[in-house]
Amino acid sequence: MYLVMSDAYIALADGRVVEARGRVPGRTRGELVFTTAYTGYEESLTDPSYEEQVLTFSYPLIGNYGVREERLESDRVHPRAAVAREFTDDVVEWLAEEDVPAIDHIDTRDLVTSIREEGAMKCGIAVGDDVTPEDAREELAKCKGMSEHVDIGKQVSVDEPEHYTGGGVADVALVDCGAKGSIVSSLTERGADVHLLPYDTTVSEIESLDPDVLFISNGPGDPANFEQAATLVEEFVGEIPIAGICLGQQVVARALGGTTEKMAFGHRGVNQPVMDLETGQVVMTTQNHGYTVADPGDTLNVTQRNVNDDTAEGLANEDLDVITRQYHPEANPGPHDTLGFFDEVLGMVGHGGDKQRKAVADD
Ligand SMILES: NC(=O)CC[C@H](N)C(=O)O
Repeated sequence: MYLVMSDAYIALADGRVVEARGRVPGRTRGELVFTTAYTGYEESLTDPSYEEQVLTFSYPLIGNYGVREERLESDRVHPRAAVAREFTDDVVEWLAEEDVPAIDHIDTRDLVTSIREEGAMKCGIAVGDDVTPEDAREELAKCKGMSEHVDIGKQVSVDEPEHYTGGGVADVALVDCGAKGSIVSSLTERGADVHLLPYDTTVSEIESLDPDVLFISNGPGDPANFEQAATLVEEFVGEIPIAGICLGQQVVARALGGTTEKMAFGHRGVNQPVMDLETGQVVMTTQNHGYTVADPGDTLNVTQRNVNDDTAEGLANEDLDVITRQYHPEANPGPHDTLGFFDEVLGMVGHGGDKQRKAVADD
């Protein structure tokens, strides 16, 4: 396949326009963020939580072990563009097929330093023969802030319910706010059946499903734009065990009297240390978020905290059977320290815990 090498510019909200090498042509815009993950580029690029963002890899060589379909977390690439010091041709071919602009031969240390100092910022990108800095500036001028993407749930969610069979251990209603595929497989591998439901699923639809767990997935943008998922949590708390991952934790907290706020540049990477406050144990986690729970409210307790900056990484109310994580316990790419979360979630199910233990014992 012919690989395009063309002009490229990225215009940053701080006023700079930086030249790069064009690898996949196109014009686009988004919130410029970075991940420090040195592995897992296929998983990151297909994580729906990156919708409407431009993803910079701080690790300098991206693509050195190819692109394999079984490692993808959804059916398309979600960032609007990708930025690296150097992309291999494998990744460029994949991004070209996906029509996602890509640029490299740019000083990503400098970009990351700017984002760390000034916060995640809007950017505009123009890639192609004869593009000008002005083209990138025009894209930047059209860029919306993350919280202005009020319909972002619709962009990433399933339109109709989908059913994934596990083994009858429990029925999980997973509200798809942009779920990574490995959240579904982490549940089915443990014997649970998963109903993957649209982000705007109604109270009566949940009532007719009568699930054993209501699970709010990860997803992109501002959790304030997922009001219907919060309504489900308000309605069913205390009646159905509730779980949440990442955006799911934020939605659950907001529904139960807590607040969320935007972080300066967020956490994105695969080595974020998290301490469990009860056991004192520290685990390494996969993360991708730009918002955080500022105040958990009176109903939830903070059970885990980020060792670097103390932000809330786990929330719970044992009496009401609510448990959430800010990081991605399903990992992918890893590390796999946190997969036990899914056992804890299924352990909340009425008799599900016993059934599950039996299913494991029978294996
Ligand atoms: N991975 C996620 O679910 C991200 C949650 C939310 N969009 C944030 O940026 O904080």
